[in-house]
Parts: sequence; structure tokens; C-alpha cells
Amino acid sequence: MATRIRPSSKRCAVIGGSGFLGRHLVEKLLDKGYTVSVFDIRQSYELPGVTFHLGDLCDKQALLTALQDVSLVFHCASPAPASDDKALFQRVNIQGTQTVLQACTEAGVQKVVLTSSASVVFEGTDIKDGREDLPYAKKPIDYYTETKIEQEKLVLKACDKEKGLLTVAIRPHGIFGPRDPQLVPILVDTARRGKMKFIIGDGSNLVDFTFVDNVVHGHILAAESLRPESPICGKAYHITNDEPVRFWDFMSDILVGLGYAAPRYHLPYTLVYGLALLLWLLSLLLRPLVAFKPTFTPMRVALAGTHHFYSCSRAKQDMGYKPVVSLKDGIRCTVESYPHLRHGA
Ligand SMILES: NC(=O)c1ccc[n+]([C@@H]2O[C@H](COP(=O)([O-])OP(=O)(O)OC[C@H]3O[C@@H](n4cnc5c(N)ncnc54)[C@H](O)[C@@H]3O)[C@@H](O)[C@H]2O)c1
Ligand SMILES: CC(C)=CCC[C@@H](C)[C@H]1CC[C@H]2C3=C(CC[C@]12C)[C@@]1(C)CC[C@H](O)[C@@H](C(=O)O)[C@@H]1CC3
Repeated sequence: MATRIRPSSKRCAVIGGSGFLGRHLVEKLLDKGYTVSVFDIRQSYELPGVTFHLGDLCDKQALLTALQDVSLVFHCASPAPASDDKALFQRVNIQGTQTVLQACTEAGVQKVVLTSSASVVFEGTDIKDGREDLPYAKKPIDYYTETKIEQEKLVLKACDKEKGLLTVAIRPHGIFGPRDPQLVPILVDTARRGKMKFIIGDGSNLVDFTFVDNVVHGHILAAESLRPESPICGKAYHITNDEPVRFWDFMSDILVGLGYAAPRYHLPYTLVYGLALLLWLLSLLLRPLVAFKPTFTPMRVALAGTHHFYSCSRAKQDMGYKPVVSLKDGIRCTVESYPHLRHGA
């Protein structure tokens, strides 16, 4: 009888590996001696030792080709959070994740590590030292969050020791670092348009921002701890810098580091939130006539004006997680990596 050869545990695939987090993850996996395949709708770089498979994760056949002989899958693909395309989020994050799980089962993949988000419990109000047992948001703040919740539930439910598929979800918050396409570029663009003069609220709200290397470290620790007897099977884990910081101090450090002025004038939170809501409704109503995308969306205002920081004690206890780069070093490294975004560049 032919015996099925178990794929090497160092052979993995990164779905979404062309993205910001995905590429950092791929680089670290290579350093650690893994053989890496990337599955993505685009190829954004070339690296010796990485095989690219171009395809949509909703296409099971394309996935099956990429997952041959792979024992470990990292799923960190998602449409950009700023999009308001509900159908796209549902297709990629929900149906697509179902397809990923089916393909993993058919291909004999043993472990799936999902990149979820701490935002799955965020409803726009304060969260202080939130733990993983907080309920999922009943009124998710946008389609991105709504579909990230369903995605996480699907992946955790798929954990089945009998069938040989182990799953875990990592919930990072506010990832930043070199090559981030969103936080620093949007911040600089807003500053260049003269709109980063104001602090929303009293400026004392604490938030987690997580340097990308720490997020990568959390993912690899989870993958390496995921065994049938491990307590992490089928669970979600917050991964942060474990150094909550005032939202506006963090923004100011990045802005000042790049040569822009820090925001100074205070505006009341409820006023800005109300205006953002009004603008968002207007943009929806006027969409057939004019396309405009407000910078200060209700989601961004809520993120900028409330406390939202999370405990990573579960990750510390179950997988020995400890951030590997401090916030200060992460900010310095990030600022240095964007010479083209410096004031006057
Ligand atoms: N950036 C953050 O602050 C943050 C925080 C928490 C969680 N996350 C999660 O981390 C993951 C990675 O985020 P990122 O910031 O690197 O985003 P990113 O946009 O840089 O990367 C996402 C990648 O997914 C790919 N992708 C999108 N749709 C696809 C499809 N249908 N099939 C195959 N590939 C597809 C994109 O091409 C891209 O390369 C996402 O799941 C996101 O929800 C991000
Ligand atoms: C007020 C303003 C316009 C500031 C500019 C920076 C924002 C663009 C930036 C600040 C916090 C960021 C953030 C995300 C996107 C970019 C910001 C709003 C996420 C919503 C991206 C998706 C992740 O899953 C969220 C998470 O849970 O980590 C991010 C939360 C922080």
C-alpha cells in the first residue's frame, strides 16, 4: 500500500504574502530556514527561495496547486480596510476563507494561522486592556470588521484534531513599520493637505500600535506552538507591542520624525464624530453624481478618539510571547524607512 509522505513541517505557504505583513513574514520565515510559497493576486517583489503562485483565494483549484506538499499555511490576505465594497469583503474574507479551509483540508495541510484583527471586538467605544474573551462586536464599525469577525469564527471552528487540521487566529492591532501602505502614508498625506493640526478629544486616549516584527514573531510562535496537545488550538490571541501609547503622541512622533508639525489644537470628539458621520452619509448619497472619499471617516475618528488597547497575557502564557522590538525602536526604524515621505522631499 502506498504511504502518503508527510510534507516537511518547514514547508509553508503565505496567502497574501505580497502584502505589507505578508512580505515581512516571508522574509523572517526564510531566515528561519522555511521553504516558502506565496499565494496572492499580485506579485510585489522577488526573493530567492520564494515561489509565487498568482491567483485569487476564492479559486480552489489555484489554491490546491499552491498548497501541494505544504504543511503550514499563513492566511494574511484581505482587501484594504479603507474600501467600502461590501461585496468584495464578503467574497474574499468570508467565502474566500471557506475556500482556503476546504483547499487546506483537501491538500493535507496540518496547520492554519489566520491573521485576524483586534478590531473584531471594537464597536467605537473604549476598550482598556481588553482580553480575548470580550464578545465579538455586535455592531461592527465597518464591512472590514464585520467580515473579519466571520472569517475568524470560520477558521477557529475548523480546528479539528481528529481530521488533523489545527487552527489559530492572531489578532494584531495597528500594525506599523517599513513598507506599510496605510498608516504612515495616509498620515503624511493628511498632514501635507494641512489637515493634521487638530487633536480629536483631550488627547489622553491610549492605543496599541504594533511594530510589524512583533506581529511576525507572534505568527511564527503560534505556528510552532500549534500541536494537538497545545492549549492554543482553535483560539484567538492578541499580539501587540504591549506598550499602550497615547494615540496623539504616537502620531506626533511619526509626524515630527518626518519633519511635520505635531497636531496642537483640540476639537471635541462628539463634534468631529458627528461631522464625520454626516460627511460619510453625504458621500453615500452623492455617490452616483460625485465620488469623494472623506479623510476623517467615522471609523478613523473613533480609532483616534477612544481608548483601545489589549492584553496579550494569553499569548505570553500559552506561547511565551514577548515583543522583540520596543515601540521607540519601532518608530525610529519606521521613520528612517520613509525618506521619500519626509517634509520637503
Ligand atoms: N495593517 C494593520 O494595521 C492590520 C491590523 C490588524 C490586522 N491586519 C490584518 O493583517 C492582514 C495583512 O494586512 P496588510 O496590512 O499586510 O494588508 P496588505 O493590503 O498589505 O496585504 C494584503 C494582501 O492580500 C492580497 N489579497 C487581497 N485579496 C486577495 C485575494 N482575493 N486573493 C489573494 N490575495 C489577496 C493583496 O494583494 C495583498 O498583497 C490582513 O488580514 C489584515 O486584515 C492588519
Ligand atoms: C485620524 C487620522 C486620519 C489619522 C491617520 C492615521 C490613520 C489612517 C490610522 C490610525 C489608526 C490606524 C488603524 C487602521 C487603519 C489606519 C489608521 C486608521 C486599522 C483600521 C487597519 C485595519 C486593522 O485591522 C485595524 C486593527 O485592528 O489593527 C487598524 C486599527 C488602526
